Amino acid sequence: MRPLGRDLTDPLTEWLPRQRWFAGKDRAIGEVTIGADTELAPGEPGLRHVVLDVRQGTDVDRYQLLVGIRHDLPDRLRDGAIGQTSDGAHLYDAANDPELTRVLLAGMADEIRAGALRFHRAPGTELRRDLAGVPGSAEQSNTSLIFGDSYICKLFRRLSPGVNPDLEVNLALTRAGCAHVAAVRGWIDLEPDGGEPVTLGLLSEYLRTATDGWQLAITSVRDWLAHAGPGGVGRYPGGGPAPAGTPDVGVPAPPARRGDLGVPWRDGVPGGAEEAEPDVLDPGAAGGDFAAEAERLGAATAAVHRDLAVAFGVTPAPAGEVRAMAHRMHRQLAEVSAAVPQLAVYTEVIGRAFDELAEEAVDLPLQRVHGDYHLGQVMRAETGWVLLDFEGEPARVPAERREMAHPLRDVAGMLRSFEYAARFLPAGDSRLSAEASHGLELRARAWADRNRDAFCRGYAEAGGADPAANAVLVRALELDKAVYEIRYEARNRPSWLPVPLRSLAHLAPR
Ligand SMILES: Nc1ncnc2c1ncn2[C@@H]1O[C@H](COP(=O)(O)OP(=O)(O)O)[C@@H](O)[C@H]1O
Ligand SMILES: O=P(O)(O)O[C@H]1O[C@H](CO)[C@@H](O[C@H]2O[C@H](CO)[C@@H](O)[C@H](O)[C@H]2O)[C@H](O)[C@H]1O
Repeated sequence: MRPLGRDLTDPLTEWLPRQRWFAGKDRAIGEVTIGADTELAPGEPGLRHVVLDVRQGTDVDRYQLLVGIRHDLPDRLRDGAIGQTSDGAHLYDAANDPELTRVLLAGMADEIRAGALRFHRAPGTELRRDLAGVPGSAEQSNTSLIFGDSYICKLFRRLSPGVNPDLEVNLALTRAGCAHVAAVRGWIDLEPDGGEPVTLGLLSEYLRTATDGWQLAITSVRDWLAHAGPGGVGRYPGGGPAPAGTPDVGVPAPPARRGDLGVPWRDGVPGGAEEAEPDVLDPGAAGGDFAAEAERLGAATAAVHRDLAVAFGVTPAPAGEVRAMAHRMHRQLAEVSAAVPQLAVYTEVIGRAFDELAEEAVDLPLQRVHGDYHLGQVMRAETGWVLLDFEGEPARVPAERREMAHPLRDVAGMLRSFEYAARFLPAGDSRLSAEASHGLELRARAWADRNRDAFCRGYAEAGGADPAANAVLVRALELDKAVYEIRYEARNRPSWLPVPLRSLAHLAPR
């Protein structure tokens, strides 16, 4: 096998920053070196699995790449072209090449080993080996390959030492017979070099007919907001196209009537100063109500928490640890308000909520949780809600992602997501007058409150800790997540920053 060497690493300095999954776009690449190079398919086309060490300043991050090798590169693969070898062969991203991705599935079916790579089939699973994987279209931090209607294989692009919590938790929940996860069918890892194996890929049952929670929630919000406006089918509630930067949710709004729901219209936007009557602020009255789904999602969340507690155990956190938790919340608040000036006006109120948590000083049971729970991490399948992506918050180091936490942390995460869904459409529209914004804010609040309540009810009735009986904790956790989101949006999606800020104006009024 001929080493790829600089034929691969030289062009990667340019190529990597153009990839959605590359997490170092804010810094220049100093050097790319090959940590391991394993042949998975010889010949034409050839397939290599490559571990890359990417140095940026003093940091070195590991990534994995599937490199395809062909002398003739068909047009359909040109988008993934990386470079050429000295004998004229093309090197390209093989995740786009179905002829090569089938090697991964067959490898797991046959439980092969190749160099330090080990392919595993989940216990008791038979795998088809005749399917080719094609990349999914979802916006994601990794790369997922979909194999027919049967499997989805997530290739973790940035590699962390040890077993990835997504595999660890999904495997434990699959073994426990949990109905709210996509069953694990296989995985790929790197043989431990003294320590733990490094997870490279996770093969799960593909939920062919499921829709993700964010899309469903946004459909409901759009129905609710458009109900009052003159926008008509497929238009933004403000009456025109969505403002730049507003993600296209692709959901046609139903025909709407001017002046409906108590907000008068002026110049094509809702412009009434007066508050709508309470009885017209009932999202349950509009089409596409989400509350029943939110309640079921609450119940599914409680069931998963119960299974996680059984699988990984529960540890009591004494009051001192709760004070340490409040201290960490304060620290993040100070860091983020130094970096994002718009947060400064809320810091006092938010800080007080953290102090109340520290003062309450109760013992809390801690357990494994989802860790980055939001509407984009759940899918509604025919059988009910399914939770995805137990990797934790992407910015945290692996040890933090596996830390025990109070299960209401996930509840708080989902409550934030209802705030996001309710506010992300109106928050982007700079054309709205203050009065119009106020009318939309009232509606957003009504939608968020209805679904927050339904979710909490479903969670508590299914045996989860009652959020209402733990109001100080939930409020502190929710504000802590909002602070995290402000930093996340400022760094990753600045056009979304008004979304968490608008919800803080309501949650932490000055
Ligand atoms: N088992 C599954 N069945 C169907 N689609 C899935 C499944 N798992 C993930 N997806 C789709 O892939 C997307 C990304 O998955 P996720 O695990 O969140 O990846 P990432 O960690 O890269 O963000 C999800 O939002 C969903 O649309
Ligand atoms: O899905 P990831 O694990 O990559 O999580 C990160 O990105 C999320 C956005 O994609 C971000 O979630 C925030 O935006 C969501 C809407 O896009 C919203 O539903 C969430 O409530 C909000 O936190 C998440 O915080 C971040 O870690």
